[in-house]
Parts: sequence; C-alpha cells; structure tokens
Amino acid sequence: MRLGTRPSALAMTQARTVAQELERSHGGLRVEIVPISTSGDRHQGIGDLVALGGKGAFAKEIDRALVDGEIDAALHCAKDLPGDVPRPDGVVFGACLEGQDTGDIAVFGADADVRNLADLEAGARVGTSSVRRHAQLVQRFPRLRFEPVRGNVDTRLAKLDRGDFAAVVLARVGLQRLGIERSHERLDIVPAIGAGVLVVERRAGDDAAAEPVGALDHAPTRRRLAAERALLSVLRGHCHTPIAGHARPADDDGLELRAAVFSSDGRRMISASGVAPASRAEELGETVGGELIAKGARELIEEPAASSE
Ligand SMILES: NCc1[nH]cc(CCC(=O)O)c1CC(=O)O
Repeated sequence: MRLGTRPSALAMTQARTVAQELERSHGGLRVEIVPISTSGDRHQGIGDLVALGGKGAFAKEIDRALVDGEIDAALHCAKDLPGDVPRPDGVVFGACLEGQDTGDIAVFGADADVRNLADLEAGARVGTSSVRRHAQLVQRFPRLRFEPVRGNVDTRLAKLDRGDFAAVVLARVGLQRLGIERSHERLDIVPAIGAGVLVVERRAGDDAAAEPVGALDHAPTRRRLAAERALLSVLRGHCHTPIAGHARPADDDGLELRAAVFSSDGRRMISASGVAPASRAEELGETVGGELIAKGARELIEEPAASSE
C-alpha cells in the first residue's frame, strides 16, 4: 500500500506511525510512504497562500495522486482539509484516527525566562499566521505585536530561536508528535475545526484498502469530525476567516459542539453551541452553523482575506 503525505517533518512522522499501525493491524501488509509536495509547501509567502485561495493548498496534489491511483491512501491533518469546497469525487475518509490534543500553545525562546504571554514586554513580537489564533489573542494581549510566521513547525521554531519572535503560537499536538519538548504556555482559546485529528483517505470502492484502513477508524472521533466539518461547510468557512469549533462527547452518547466566528481584529465574536445524540453529528454541525449565520456570521466570513490557519 502506498501512503501519500506532505514532505514536512510533522507529516512524515505522522505517516511513519500510521504506516506501522496499518502493518500491525493487517498481517502481511507492507506500507510505502510517498512524500508529495503540495502548493502550500512550495509557496511559503503569506501573499502566495492567499492567492492560492486556501482551498486545499495542502491537499490538492495529494488528492490528484490518490484519484489517479499513484497512491492508495492519503494521510492528512483534518485541520488542513478545506471546508468551503467538497473533497474530491470518489475519495472517502477511510479512517479518522483517535483524536489527540486539540490545544494551542505559545512556545518561548529556549533561553528566555518568560513563560507566559502576559509576562512579555510591551511590543514583543509573537508569531502566528492563524487568523483564528490571532483573533482570539489580540484582544487579550493588546500590548503584544502579533505577526505572521509561515513555514512548517520546524521553520517556525527556527525563527523563534534566531530571535525573530519572543514567542510563536503552535498546536501542542504537533510538538508532541515530533517529540519536541519546549517551554510553553497552554492557551485557553477555542480550537480549530479538526484539530488533533488525522484522516486517512482512500478511493471509494477500493476494497483492498478499505479493510486495513478501516481498522484504524475511531468512531467517536469520526462523529466529532463530522459535526465540526458540517459546521465548516454550512459556513463555507475557509482558512482566512477566524472560525473556531470543537465537538466533544456529552452525556448519554451525546455530542456537544461549541463554535465561534470572529472579526479578524478579534473585536467581534459570534458564538453558538448545541448538544445532540452522537448519531446526529452532521445535523448538529448544520444547526450550530445555521445559528451562527442567523446571528450575522456571514458578514465576518466575507471580510477581506487576512492570512491563513
Ligand atoms: N497549520 C498547520 C497544521 N496543521 C495541523 C497541525 C497540527 C496537527 C493537528 O492538528 O493534527 C499544524 C501545525 C500547527 O498548527 O502548529
């Protein structure tokens, strides 16, 4: 089985873990990891990513390889899969792996004594290109200068270490998967849709791939992701709008979805939440998304593009 993924250190680490799990779950199966560079990997400038439109910049070339049969399965961070355009025809989520940490953290320079954003001096530069992180942090820390930082996790940490920033904001799970330990502060902000979830896509009707890939599926995570992505699709949300959403288990086999849409300066926030039986995850996402739109979210989503997740 050929498993395609991005060539970044994080993507390759994830792919090695998933390849091992596939081989373990299916005796005799050999998995070959195929790194595929995407337009998102090649265009590292902020303007470039806006020009690419966000619509699947980190998935497009991998999608094509899967549809064309060059690979049999594709590994993605659910967070990187666009929500404003459908997934390609003939491609299905073969497995949603068990969700891991969804949290965002601020990472500080290796020899800094500061361990909290609140303790940074006025005007200190904090790197994040995520409009969701920016919108939620800029109001809370008005003294700090939030500035875009693109590139993979390793590139962002290198920019921190050479002093370009006093802190960078990253996903905690990314560092965990890479085995990187750094002094950090956990941030109490609403997570990204799909945060901490890995998805293995395959071609619909590929029976050879369906069984080994399906063995990795975690049903509660699949339902959580279904609610979050139904919300994103109702909002036609893209990575240039600050949208946050997180579903988690509620009592009696239920699912609770909390979501918010922000203006890019973080001054306006529209939030909504709901609870439903887990079996109706998509309806829950549609209902909560509909509520956000009824409260005026569309106006915030149509705001001019800023940067990316
Ligand atoms: N924006 C890129 C990206 N996409 C997914 C993750 C983290 C891994 C995950 O959520 O599965 C990251 C790194 C980050 O945001 O720091």
